[in-house]
Amino acid sequence: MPATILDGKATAAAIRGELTERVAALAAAGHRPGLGTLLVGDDPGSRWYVNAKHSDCAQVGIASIQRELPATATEADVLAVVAELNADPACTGYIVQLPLPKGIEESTVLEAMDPAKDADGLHPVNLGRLVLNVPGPLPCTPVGIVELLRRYEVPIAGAEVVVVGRGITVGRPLGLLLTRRTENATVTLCHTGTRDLAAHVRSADVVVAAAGVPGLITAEMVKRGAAVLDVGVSRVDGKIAGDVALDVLDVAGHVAPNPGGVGPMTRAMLLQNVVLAAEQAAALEVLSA
Ligand SMILES: Nc1nc2c(c(=O)[nH]1)N[C@@H](CN(C=O)c1ccc(C(=O)N[C@@H](CCC(=O)O)C(=O)O)cc1)CN2
Repeated sequence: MPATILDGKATAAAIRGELTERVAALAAAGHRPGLGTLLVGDDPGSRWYVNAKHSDCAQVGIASIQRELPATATEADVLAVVAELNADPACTGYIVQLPLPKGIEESTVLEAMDPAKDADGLHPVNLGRLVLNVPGPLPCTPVGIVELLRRYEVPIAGAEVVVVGRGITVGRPLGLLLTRRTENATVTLCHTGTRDLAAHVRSADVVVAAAGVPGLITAEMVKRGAAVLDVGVSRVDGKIAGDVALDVLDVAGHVAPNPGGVGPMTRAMLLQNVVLAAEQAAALEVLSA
């Protein structure tokens, strides 16, 4: 039997429907959440992601604050926009689209953000909260992966999960998220330098491929019935090429394709972080009135 598709597009649409109701409730109480984005440079993929994030906002009723800088911008230019977004009361939360052009230090920019407005959960304070397992905004792709597995009732507790890729937007925080007591998975964090990657992958109930190497995970590496989520993004001849080869569909129990799997969930979780931050701010206002 071919694998069940973990349909991130449909799941994200359902989540946007749920968020629309929460945004309407906030509006009725006089609050309008606003998402800010900062795009630096002219990478077409990044531009697509940012535009998609704003069209999602329009759909659920979140206000959009869109800032752009050219590829020639200096780190000081970027930090000036970050300071502006930190100070803007209409901006509930914001993101700096990654990667940034060469010469601009990502960690310097992320650290300059107000952690209370960090809609990506990538500020060191919020990543620290994830390590400490205390509440805070969670990184969008990892939490999107967990949400997608949950909604398709793919067991997480007790599962052996192999994550391939150690970047800050996916692999590293996903390991932290899945090993919390509430998720209770056992995680092996692999990367392209892992000795005998195939042996690790073959042992997994859930495989998350986020290495950015087209076709890295093939059918003979996958345990029959495993869930395989393709998060790798490369462009081959202008088209998205994921990390997971097509023949995996014949072996896996569930597959999150790329495109159409985790990407739309990343966007839905971003909106969720913004709505949650607005709800928390509104609750604080009531308490202090
Ligand atoms: N500040 C951030 N930068 C980046 C993040 C992030 O979470 N925060 N993650 C990725 C890119 N990303 C979010 O920004 C992202 C990736 C994919 C998608 C998506 O919807 N993809 C579609 C297809 C898109 C296409 O056709 O090109 C899909 O998978 O179906 C949204 C957001 C790196 N940067």
